[in-house]
Amino acid sequence: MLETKRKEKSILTFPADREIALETNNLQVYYGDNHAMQDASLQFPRYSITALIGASGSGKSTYLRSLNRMNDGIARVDGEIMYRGLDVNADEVDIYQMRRRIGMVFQRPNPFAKSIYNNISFPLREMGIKDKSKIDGIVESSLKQAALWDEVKDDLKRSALALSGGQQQRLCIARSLAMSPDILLMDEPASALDPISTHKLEMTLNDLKEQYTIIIVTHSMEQASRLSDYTAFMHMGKIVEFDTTENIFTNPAVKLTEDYVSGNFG
Ligand SMILES: Nc1ncnc2c1ncn2[C@@H]1O[C@H](COP(=O)(O)OP(=O)(O)OP(=O)(O)O)[C@@H](O)[C@H]1O
Repeated sequence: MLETKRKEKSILTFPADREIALETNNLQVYYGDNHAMQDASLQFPRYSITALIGASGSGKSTYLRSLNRMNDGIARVDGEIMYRGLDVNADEVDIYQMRRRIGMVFQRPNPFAKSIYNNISFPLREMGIKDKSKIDGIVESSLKQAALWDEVKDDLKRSALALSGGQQQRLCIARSLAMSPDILLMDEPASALDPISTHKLEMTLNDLKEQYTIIIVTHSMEQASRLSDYTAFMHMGKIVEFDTTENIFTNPAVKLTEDYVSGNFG
């Protein structure tokens, strides 16, 4: 019943010109006997922000982390994760290369204990880029894209650890962007930030969706409704509903979604 509804809605949700950046088909994630994610099938439209919402323990991080195989060695993952015609889960996939295309920003900023410049240049050198002017160009462009350049350009040698939490998070975004990803996965990236830094981060993400596909886990309903184009609501390891954010928040198809977004849950 739900499936049929969703298929009908998906025709409305995805205009023919909206390309799909990533999709999962019947994704299952098991932590031992705990079947933490069940039959997750979703398509993420390119150049848009999709929010994953749901109560604590509903499986949002589990699902997100599976998308670039952060659950390898932690959980068993079955089903397909299709990216550019390739199953991300296939044995032959080079995980490090794949993660350059499908990058991740974590809940707490995790800069290296290095200078601002070296936070970005170090991974580039590891990738084999040696040309200093090329590296300088990437450092500048990724810091600009992450809306941090103006705040740090005069002292790139400063330790990243001396930046504020919000600046550190934007530096981590810049570090991901320097890898030229297609997709950015974000697990509650604003949860450790104050309201002003959160606002800056949201403005940054809003600009980034012109060039990247962003999938973000958030506990904040306000953030999901402000920021995202699409929203998936999860409950007890299942995707209950996926639609435009507007529909999820104003006209959800499923009662459970309505209860959750209106705060009448539990
Ligand atoms: N590393 C792990 N090992 C074992 N079980 C885990 C692990 N991570 C998550 N789980 C289990 O998987 C289920 C989903 O957890 P998950 O963290 O994905 O939910 P969530 O919706 O992201 O929650 P939260 O909003 O609290 O972060 C829970 O039952 C949790 O206990």
